[in-house]
This record gives sequence, structure tokens and C-alpha cells, in this order.
Amino acid sequence: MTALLDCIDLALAPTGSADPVLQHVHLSIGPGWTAIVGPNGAGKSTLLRGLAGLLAPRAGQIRLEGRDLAAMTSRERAVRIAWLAQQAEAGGDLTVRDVVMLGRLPQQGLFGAASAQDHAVVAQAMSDTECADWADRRLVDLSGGERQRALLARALAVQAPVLLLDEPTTHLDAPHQVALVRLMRQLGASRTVVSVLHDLGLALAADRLVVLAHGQVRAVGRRDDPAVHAALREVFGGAIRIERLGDEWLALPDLRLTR
Ligand SMILES: Nc1ncnc2c1ncn2[C@@H]1O[C@H](COP(=O)(O)OP(=O)(O)OP(=O)(O)O)[C@@H](O)[C@H]1O
Repeated sequence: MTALLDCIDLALAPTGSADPVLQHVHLSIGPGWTAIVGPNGAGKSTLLRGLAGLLAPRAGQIRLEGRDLAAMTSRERAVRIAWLAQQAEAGGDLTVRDVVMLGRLPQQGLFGAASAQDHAVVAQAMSDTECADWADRRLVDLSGGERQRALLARALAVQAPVLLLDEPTTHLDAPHQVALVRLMRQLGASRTVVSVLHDLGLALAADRLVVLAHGQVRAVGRRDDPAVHAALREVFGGAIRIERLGDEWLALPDLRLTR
């Protein structure tokens, strides 16, 4: 399988930081759903922002479909990569439908009018994230979870081959977390979906995991890969238990540590 996103000896620094937090990263991420996990400050968001083309590499390169991401125009990136940021935007006076339609801008171009197909894509994206019922409400008036779902719909509406989601389950209740896992699995069948997740239980539903710590990749592998489980136990200091339940893997905080 040809990897869609390739990091080659990559060094990245967060915006405003002089020093790279990720160094010498070699990583290939292909089609399917990949979860990036690791302790606070490991560099997960920095890596995702790099993959989105929002941070220029301090060294090395990120290639998308074999092309240097840094050499692409922002329009070229925008039709290929959809992005959901960690901090939800307020959205001003825009309604949910307007915000989701913004996801079609890369395809429409600045002066293009929304086509019937754009409206159909927007309706489908709102249906997939269950926000169609409040399509006419202002984003600013929504609860945290509702807003998160509307912004996810905008990212889906781009219909990009690469979907990058930073903490997409933040603010979501349990049924919507499960719905999102189902959606990421479905989308992974035809796209490259990469999500940063703090909830290891949700991350272990992904096809593959990338375990990061201190700006280094500690393990990459399928969710049933013992090397991935060992790396998770190592980087989280044994604070989690990983157990198999049928076809699924569970990661639970090990509360016995508190005794
Ligand atoms: N502007 C900045 N200047 C200096 N250091 C920064 C800046 N932004 C982030 N950092 C540092 O870079 C490191 C990586 O940050 P990043 O947000 O990528 O981590 P993360 O793994 O996503 O963390 P979390 O799980 O807490 O969201 C952290 O140690 C953070 O303090």
C-alpha cells in the first residue's frame, strides 16, 4: 500500500517556539484510521498541525502523495487535507449550515456559487454528525459538544482524501463518541483519517496507533500489536490496563494505583 503521508527525518516546532519539539521523525501514514496518542506535551498536536501544512518543517520533509507538502499552494492543500482544530471556534453570527458550507470553499473557489452538489454534501455532512436539526442556529449559541459536531461536519464537507482531527471527541457524550468511532472507521475505508486522541479506549478502536512521547515516535502498529501495547504502558507509566474484549481492545485507567 502506498503511504499517502510520509514524514522524512522531520523536525517541527510549535508556532512561536524557537526549538523543535519533534525531531528525526520517520513515519508513513496510509489509508485507514490512525490514532496519535501519547502523554500531555508529547508533540501530538504539533505533529498534526505539521501534517496539515500549518507548520513549516524545521528540518526534513512531509510528503503528501509523494509531493512536498511545503511546496504546495494553500489551495492545493485545502482540497486534499481537511482539518479540525483542538480549540473550537466561536463562529461569529454564522449558522451551522453556513459554517459547514465553508468546508466547500476549497472546491468552489472564492467566487464560486454553491451548487446543488455542494448543498447535498453539506446536508450529508450534517446528517453524519447529527447536527441537521439545528442547521439554522448560530454556531455561537451551541453547546460545546454541538459546536464540535458542527465543526466536524465542516471538515467532512471538504471531502478531502486526508482528514486530520485534533481531539474530535472533546465535549462529546458517550453515544456521540461511539458514533464518531463508527464514522472514522467508515471513512478510513476510503480515506486517510488521522486523529489525536487522549482517550486510549477510543484510540484502540483505530486501525493503527502512533505512540508519541517527548517528541519521538515510540511505536507504530495495529491496535492488536503487542509492541503498541507495551509502548502505551511504558509512556503512561503503567497507569493503564489494556484488555481484550472479543474483537475490541479496552484501555482503562488502572485505579489500583491509587490504593
Ligand atoms: N508556542 C510555544 N512555545 C514554546 N513551547 C510550546 C509552544 N506551543 C507548544 N509548546 C510545547 O510543545 C510541546 C508539544 O506541544 P503539543 O501541543 O504538540 O503537545 P500535545 O502532545 O498535543 O499535548 P496535549 O496532550 O497536552 O494536548 C509541549 O511541551 C508544549 O508546552
